[in-house]
Amino acid sequence: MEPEQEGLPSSTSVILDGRMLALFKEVRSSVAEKSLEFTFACGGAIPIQRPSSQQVDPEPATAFSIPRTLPHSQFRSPPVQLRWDPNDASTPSSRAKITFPLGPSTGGNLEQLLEDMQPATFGRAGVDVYDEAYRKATKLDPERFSSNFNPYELGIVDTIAQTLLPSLRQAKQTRAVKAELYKLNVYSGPSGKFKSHVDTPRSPSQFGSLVVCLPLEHTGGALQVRHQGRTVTFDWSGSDQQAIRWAAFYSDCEHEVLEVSEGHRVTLTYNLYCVRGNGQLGGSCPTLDPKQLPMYETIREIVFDKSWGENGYIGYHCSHTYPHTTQTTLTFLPPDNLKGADMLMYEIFRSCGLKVLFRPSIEDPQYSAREDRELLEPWEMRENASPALGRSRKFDMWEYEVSGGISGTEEWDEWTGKEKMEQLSFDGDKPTPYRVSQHSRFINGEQVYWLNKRGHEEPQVSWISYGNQASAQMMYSSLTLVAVVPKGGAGNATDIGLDEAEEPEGVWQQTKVVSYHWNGEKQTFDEKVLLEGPSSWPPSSSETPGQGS
Ligand SMILES: O=C(O)CCC(=O)C(=O)O
Ligand SMILES: [Fe+2]
Repeated sequence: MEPEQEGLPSSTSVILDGRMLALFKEVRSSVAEKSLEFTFACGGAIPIQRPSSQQVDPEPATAFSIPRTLPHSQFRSPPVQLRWDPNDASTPSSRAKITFPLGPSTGGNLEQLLEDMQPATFGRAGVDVYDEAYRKATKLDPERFSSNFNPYELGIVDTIAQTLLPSLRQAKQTRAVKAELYKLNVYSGPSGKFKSHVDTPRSPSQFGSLVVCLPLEHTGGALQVRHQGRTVTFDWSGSDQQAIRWAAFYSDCEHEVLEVSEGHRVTLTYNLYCVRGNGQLGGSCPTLDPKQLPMYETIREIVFDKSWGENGYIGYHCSHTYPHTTQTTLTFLPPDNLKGADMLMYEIFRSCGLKVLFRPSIEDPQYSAREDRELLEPWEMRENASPALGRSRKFDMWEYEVSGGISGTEEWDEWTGKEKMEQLSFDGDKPTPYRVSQHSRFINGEQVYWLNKRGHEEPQVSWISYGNQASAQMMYSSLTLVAVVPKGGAGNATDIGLDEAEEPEGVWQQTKVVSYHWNGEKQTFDEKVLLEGPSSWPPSSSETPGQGS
């Protein structure tokens, strides 16, 4: 049987000349130097407003005026009141409330709160477990407590939107942040902690987590957040507890709560989602300007070069991982939820008028096996380091000249890239299956110029194994951005409207002609490959050499 490359158009992509190679090299080193690296966590402190100094709105609302928003530096929080449902219904309600910082009237109820808290589980290998060696903490679900604390009123949500989720310059609608209360947690000394994990995403639009530390004296318990070798530490310990301290971070970043040695560290946690906003975020909403990046001009020069042939692709491996729905539906949400540097790279491509494709990726085993892979230049990598499609695909193979029928199913494991061969039925000796290896690679792997190598190799064990909640519904995956450079360069791009870059979700079907021998006779039939995920994989057949013919 002929390999499926039969009938492939020969590569018509640009052959890079010396000048283009030098430009590529320049961009690639900028990416490698992490000059694109962005903030992945932010935080702040909001002083507690003393009961005597009531916060006076500088310009009270009237029927005809909207109150002016206070500058963030002037925000004050009232003391935080907390009420909860006690385990024992006979507990008087006067015992089931507390104010932070602790005061004489309800301070004594801290013991009651600790008694009513439940053990805090976490997700390990898909199951919720309680294991004090990994997480020693207690929790209350939001149905069981209420509080007057509101992260919107205090400007926290605005600050997060501006820092972690800036909007695109050209977008018609800006991105905004929705904070959803998730838990009340207490980490108590000695040895309260939560070891390294990522937060289990609840939907593709979840991009981050917010932790608010209520003012209560404790020692230890710093929160550490890590991304690509950098660590940010938020330490809220100590006896000066006249402020509410908070931190927000991208939830695919590994983080941990170090041991609390004394006292109690009481937190409210929130899941952060990106939503479409109207741009009225607390007065100012800075937008991304890709022109500030040193690599902007160089990328422009590359993509506007007139020597590009058909089907040129420039690939970028995102610096963050992204949540998506189950293994079978694979619904990603970019560009709305792109984080930091990934959003910037997207914006650079878009501002050059290029269409951008989003693809999940896994390491290509063929590439990983190459001993010299570290030495490959990006233009050499195009043959060798194409990301494999990050999902399982089953297909039948018919290949044997035998009297009986044989069918096999080969499965490409979606996250590990490992193949499984499952023999369904055959007569006679077990045949050697024909492996359609290129199937899982990007556009036959031959025309993508990668700007960087695939990351996310180190923390996989912990980020796959440990979440803050078990989930079979949602997982993170590496994502690649692939910019499509038209023939003759970006000057010929017709797809310049930002919104057109967002490809509709839907079912994509690919038809592929498969040849097989049956009782000595060669037959062909159409094989349909069904993808239920977004139609952004793969691009339409006119852009996909080697498929559908
Ligand atoms: O309390 C903190 O600082 C972080 C807690 C956390 O990581 C979680 O609840 O998932
Ligand atoms: Fe967490």
